[in-house]
Amino acid sequence: MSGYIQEDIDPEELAHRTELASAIAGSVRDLIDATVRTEVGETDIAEARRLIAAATEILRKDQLPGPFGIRFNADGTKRSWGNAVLGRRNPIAPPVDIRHETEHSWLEVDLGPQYEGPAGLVHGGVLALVFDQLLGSTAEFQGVPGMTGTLTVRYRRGTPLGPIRGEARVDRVEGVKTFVTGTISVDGEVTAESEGIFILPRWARGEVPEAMRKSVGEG
Ligand SMILES: CCCCC/C=C\C/C=C\C/C=C\C/C=C\CCCC(=O)SCCNC(=O)CCNC(=O)[C@H](O)C(C)(C)COP(=O)(O)OP(=O)(O)OC[C@H]1O[C@@H](n2cnc3c(N)ncnc32)[C@H](O)[C@@H]1OP(=O)(O)O
Repeated sequence: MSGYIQEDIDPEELAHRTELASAIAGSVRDLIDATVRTEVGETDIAEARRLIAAATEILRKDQLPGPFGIRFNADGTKRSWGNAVLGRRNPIAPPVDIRHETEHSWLEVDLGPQYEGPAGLVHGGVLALVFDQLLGSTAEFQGVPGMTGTLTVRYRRGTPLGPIRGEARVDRVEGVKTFVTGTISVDGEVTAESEGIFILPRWARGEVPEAMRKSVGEG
């Protein structure tokens, strides 16, 4: 399976690289927020663009040939730094930290102005994105991972931009299909609910190592 990469990086070196990844992604997130909300004029825009182009050129000095993929390290940790929801080095990702308890998984994240849909509210597609990852990761953590086959979302009321909480649990497992349900709430009030059917694809059946089943998309 291309894109799933096995590595052996010294844990101390890995911690250092993780710090750097979070730092650069954090800076670019700040830039995104500043861009969405800027009111400066033409001269400042031109100057900012010049500086951004210079920064881009520095980052382009050494690039991966393609996407980051999912990397498993010899120490048992894994990295999906390009993931659109969790990715440590992806400024598009909020990024979300998903916590796993015995029976359920949850997350808390602050969704800023770059995730706006209706005025002042989180874009529905962004909520679906968060659900997809939260429900998929929940299935993985329970040892019954899969690709998203079907994801349904019921938007009960608008979700204001700002802090949200997501929760999910595995409802049932039927053969290769894992049914997961979840909610997103704000100040204790549910604004959206979701059900996902995660299917262990044909190519993975019977050959997914136990250790990988709980860790395909985290990190
Ligand atoms: C180291 C390797 C580890 C491999 C681990 C394996 C899986 C985990 C993979 C990824 C997880 C990774 C990371 C993150 C986790 C979550 C967040 C992100 C999730 C995503 O962002 S993921 C991208 C979007 N997602 C896709 O890109 C899927 C494209 N699609 C396909 O890859 C196939 O389409 C697939 C696999 C869905 C099915 O294909 P298939 O050939 O394996 O299925 P098959 O025909 O055998 O059906 C078996 C039973 O599922 C029923 N069934 C079939 N399709 C259904 C559907 N769509 N909805 C509801 N039920 C369905 C049948 O009716 C039958 O049901 P029954 O058994 O009752 O008859």
